[in-house]
Amino acid sequence: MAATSSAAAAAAPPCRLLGSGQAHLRLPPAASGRRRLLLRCAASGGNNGKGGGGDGSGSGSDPVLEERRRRRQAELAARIASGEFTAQGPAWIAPLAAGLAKLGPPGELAAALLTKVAGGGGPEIPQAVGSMSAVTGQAFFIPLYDLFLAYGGIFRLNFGPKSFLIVSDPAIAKHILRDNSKAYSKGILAEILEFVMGTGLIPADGDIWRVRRRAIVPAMHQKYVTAMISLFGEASNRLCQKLDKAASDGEDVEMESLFSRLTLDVIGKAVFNYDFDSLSYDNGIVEAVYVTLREAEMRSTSPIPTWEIPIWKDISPRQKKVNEALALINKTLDELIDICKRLVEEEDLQFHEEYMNEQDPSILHFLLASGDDVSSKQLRDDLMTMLIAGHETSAAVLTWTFYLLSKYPNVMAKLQDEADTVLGDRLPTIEDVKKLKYTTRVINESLRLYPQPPVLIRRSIEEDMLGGYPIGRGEDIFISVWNLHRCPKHWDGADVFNPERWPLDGPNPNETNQNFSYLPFGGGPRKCVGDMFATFETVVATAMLVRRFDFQMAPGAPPVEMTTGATIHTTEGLKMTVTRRTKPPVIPNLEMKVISDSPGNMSSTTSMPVSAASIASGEDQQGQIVPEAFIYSELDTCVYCQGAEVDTNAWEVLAPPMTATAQILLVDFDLIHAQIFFNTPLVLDSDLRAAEWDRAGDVARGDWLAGFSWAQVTWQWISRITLTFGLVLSTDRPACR
Ligand code: HEM
Repeated sequence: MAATSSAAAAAAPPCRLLGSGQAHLRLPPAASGRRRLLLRCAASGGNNGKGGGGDGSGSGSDPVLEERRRRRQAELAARIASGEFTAQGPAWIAPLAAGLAKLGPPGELAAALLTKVAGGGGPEIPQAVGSMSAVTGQAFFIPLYDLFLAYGGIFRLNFGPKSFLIVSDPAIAKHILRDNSKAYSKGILAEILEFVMGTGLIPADGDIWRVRRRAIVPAMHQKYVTAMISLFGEASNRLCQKLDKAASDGEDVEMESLFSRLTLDVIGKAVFNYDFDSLSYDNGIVEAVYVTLREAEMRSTSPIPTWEIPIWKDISPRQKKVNEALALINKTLDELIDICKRLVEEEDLQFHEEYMNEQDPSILHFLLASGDDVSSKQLRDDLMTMLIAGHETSAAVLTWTFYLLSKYPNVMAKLQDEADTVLGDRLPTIEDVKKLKYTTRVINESLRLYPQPPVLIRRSIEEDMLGGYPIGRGEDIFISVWNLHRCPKHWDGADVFNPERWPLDGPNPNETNQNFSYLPFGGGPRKCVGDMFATFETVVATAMLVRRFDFQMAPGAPPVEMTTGATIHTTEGLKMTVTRRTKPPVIPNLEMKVISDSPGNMSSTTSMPVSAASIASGEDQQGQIVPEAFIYSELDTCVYCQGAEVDTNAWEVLAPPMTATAQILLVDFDLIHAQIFFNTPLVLDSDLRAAEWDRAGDVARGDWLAGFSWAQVTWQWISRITLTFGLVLSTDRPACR
């Protein structure tokens, strides 16, 4: 073990102490060439003796890995059974104390002290002691599970000079997190994160935390979260476009890094109205964020805290890079704060409970408008905290959800069914999200199997009783959410991914209604402030992706194993094959409701153009009948090649519904050439123009499109529409020639 002094040991983050042995360099999933240091988890499962990803699927896992994992598990179980980990305190203390007691009053005092130190005077917390080698070579929370099964809901883990209390009991977790939360601080976590989050909400304790929490929580009011739904939808749509290209090109995709980019784009806009646009390209600031994030992860897993060594920290190229990255982020945040301050000064809005600037609904804007009077440094710390808290967590949830879906095609099928029914082809609204009940259960269940983070860290700042055992001040505590969520006594089929365990019409599972056996967002006063945000974000992204694509593990993809960072990462990414879904044939339907501004005279009066946004929001269009569905038709013969094979199920129409603007997303076919035709009868008023196709570089009626494409049709002044959109496709250009 690397920690050499007690001070270093006290400051040492958990994994430095628990899992340093086989740290190795690896490339992150992002293709940027960044490197990060992570602990390897050679056992891919969650101690369940079943599936490769610890989800009970038992499918698709590598038999060699499985065997290795089983062997490691059996080895650990044998070592636990042999008593290797069991502290023998009272057994050897007793004869010694008896001998001392015979020496008269001073000896009696020494004996009493010895007995007390060894815990012989009262109930003693079960202890596990052992060598590092027993738990290295895997993500550190994995071996804690077997130790939990052997030693129970609270036990002490001793490594050399350092000891930790491992809590896996819901009642004790509730006591620490909720009932007596004042007796605990963030301890080691605050020390690890100080360099990046300063006194932001996650590491802060005491008064700073109280004041900042009171300022930040109101910013995430319902109207804000509702407004975020369209942000989630748009960002997910950008990801869909990227996947669509990959599907066209027949390229496999590394989903973990794409999810990381998706959630970075979302959180940048949501917290300080900054568009990282990391799904499109890597710029300096995106790179700086990743350098900083990886440093935080590295510090939590590094065997040697080099960043604390006086001269080394100044000359180390890595530290230099981190400092430069932090400087760039700070500069950017300062600029954003300044811009936002000016906007707030100029705006004419009254601040109230559900205050939100429509142009900039960000949390930063809310804080400044609320008159939050803090230093720029504190504001930066808070923004940075939320950036990190809301980025990696949501990305990890999506990564493991899609991993699970690839293992459970039946769940995927149900999910796709729901997305088709609820969303159709529209961007989700808040009402849709509420109806996406099964999708929500999938996220709930994914968070049960892969909680992010898998352990919560605390330090006792007062004496307390935990599970009937007295504990002193300064105890470092890990609440293993992983163990709580997989406790075999509490959960039927604890390791099985089973979204059906949560009834659709039941309450959303949380720590309160599950009595702290399930706490995906923590509990008590330090519960996540972004729980609703994150749930909606992951639900929207999941529904939008599965609606368009099927996801399978890519052939030859590396096995999906776990490593510990701030959240659970995969060791080598989540490489998937993405294919566009094909839909059942659409029966052409040429009936079309009429849009008119005069309900009594639908056929002849002229309607005003109707904004897509207002339609999407369900606004009443002054008596106009809002059409409910697109009308479309398709041909199954390629007029171009007269009979080549054509994929008739190969396209999809996207919301908003047919009013002023319709968007047609051409997907689901390996398009080599396709013709869009715009089929009359289209009855327009007087001599007004027919629909105009437009896209990046107009698409006109009869145009040939290549590859994936958006087409948008806009029409105006229409009193009656009967439209047929047709696509003539060919999947095989050579055959057509
Ligand atoms: C699925 C995604 C997310 C998960 C699983 C998650 C999980 C958690 C958990 C378990 C905690 C409690 C930590 C502890 O008690 O030590 C927490 C705290 C926190 N989370 Fe989240 N979170 C997620 C998304 C977000 C988002 C999107 C934001 C911000 C927009 C956010 C902001 C925070 C903050 C500021 C705290 C600290 C609260 C405090 O200490 O008062 N989280 N999160």
